[in-house]
Amino acid sequence: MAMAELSAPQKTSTFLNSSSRLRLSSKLHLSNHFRHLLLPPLNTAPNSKISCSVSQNSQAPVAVQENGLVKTKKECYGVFCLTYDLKAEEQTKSWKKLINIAVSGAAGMISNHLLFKLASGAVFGPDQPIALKLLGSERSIQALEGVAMELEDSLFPLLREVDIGTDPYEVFQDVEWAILIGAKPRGPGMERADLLDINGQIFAEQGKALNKVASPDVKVLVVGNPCNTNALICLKNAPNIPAKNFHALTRLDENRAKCQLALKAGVFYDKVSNMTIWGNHSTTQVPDFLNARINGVPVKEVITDHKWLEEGFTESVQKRGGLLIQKWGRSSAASTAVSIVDAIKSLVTPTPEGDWFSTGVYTDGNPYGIEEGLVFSMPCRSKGDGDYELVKDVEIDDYLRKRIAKSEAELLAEKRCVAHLTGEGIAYCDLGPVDTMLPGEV
Ligand SMILES: NC(=O)C1=CN([C@@H]2O[C@H](COP(=O)(O)OP(=O)(O)OC[C@H]3O[C@@H](n4cnc5c(N)ncnc54)[C@H](OP(=O)(O)O)[C@@H]3O)[C@@H](O)[C@H]2O)C=CC1
Ligand SMILES: O=C([O-])CC(=O)C(=O)O
Repeated sequence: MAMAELSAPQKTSTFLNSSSRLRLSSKLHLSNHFRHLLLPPLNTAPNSKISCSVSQNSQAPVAVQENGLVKTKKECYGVFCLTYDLKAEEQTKSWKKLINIAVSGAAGMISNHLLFKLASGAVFGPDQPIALKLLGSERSIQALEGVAMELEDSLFPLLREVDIGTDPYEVFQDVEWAILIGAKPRGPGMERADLLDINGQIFAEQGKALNKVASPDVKVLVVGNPCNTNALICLKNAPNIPAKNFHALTRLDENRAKCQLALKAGVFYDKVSNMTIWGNHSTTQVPDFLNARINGVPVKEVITDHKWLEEGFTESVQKRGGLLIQKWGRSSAASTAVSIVDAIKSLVTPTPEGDWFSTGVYTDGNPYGIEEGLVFSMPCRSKGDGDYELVKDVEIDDYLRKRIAKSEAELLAEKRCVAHLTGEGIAYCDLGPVDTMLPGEV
């Protein structure tokens, strides 16, 4: 390995915010087998110069030694090692303050689509620089390096930092957004109670870590299944973070429902609005055709085949994930990533007048009589500040009420199964004979 000093390419200087010296670094949480790779500290670069440590193998993590101590927060390789001190302020001063975004399961299928959308500006906007904090495990650390290399090679101007680690207490430090995707997939023959327990433990641990080190107003989107109950476990383990800040991803279900309605009505899917998914991200979820609209007209007036709405449509949305697994041999990854983008954009941009979106949120104070203390998908609106409010005047008829009650009962049963993880006593798991928990399971 050698130290090199290079002239900064002109192109680079145009996108770097230089109001203060900026260090782009991919900080790799060192697992023990990397700890022998030590380098002298990085040079301080003069203006318009880049000082970088160049590794023979650009994939190899690099540790920096300071006063004889390994500083694990300063490891870097490749482009994220570069230290810039550039005078291009006038070109970048309209950029917003950098935000830190954590993604767990970052070497998995969904992340592989999502990270590149985040880094491109498609989620938080073209003037929002971001730092990505990628959480993996010992089994995925090599793959995470591969992810970081691909992020490097994509030359995203807005991507200012990539941080890789296996310890949520390090990776979640100061994050303003946490997208929790990593979870054990349910294998053949695995009891639902076992999955709730295994994944619940992951989310209990991550909730504690967020509580301790994340920004106090961090927004958390739980994707890993069973996402509603995982989100509940996470928030119960993070008492310092407002419960309102936790979401379970049901936007994929909303998007699937819009697609099915558009198909049936023979319209493009942007004509479908006011689509609520009520309840659990499972086959008990309730896609609400009563309040949805097509071209501003109630769906039931446009699609007069009400039997199809109650049976064919509802079932197709509930079971879409499972069908996709049959075709693909794996669960939805690209469309899930797109729906994560949609879910976050719905919180950071004002909701169009009269419309709403669905997200799984904490039920305390809800106007629909849904039991408190659950994470339940409901219609929400946002002013675009990252926060949301429940839409309060959505009509619920007998058909919807019965089905919403079924999804509520399922979530209450899941909640009893994880009482040991939410601080609510001894778990009692009776999930009933019908397997409804994950739409995608095979
Ligand atoms: N809410 C929704 O709409 C949807 C949710 N999902 C859910 O998202 C999650 C991730 O899906 P996807 O990215 O396709 O899955 P992958 O299998 O590609 O990735 C999952 C990641 O989870 C991590 N993981 C954490 N704990 C374990 C464990 N005990 N055993 C195995 N892996 C573990 C692994 O990363 P590492 O080793 O780094 O920890 C792995 O990379 C799943 O729970 C899936 O059911 C999927 C589609 C839609
Ligand atoms: O169970 C899964 O992994 C897939 C899933 O949630 C979905 O497609 O909705």
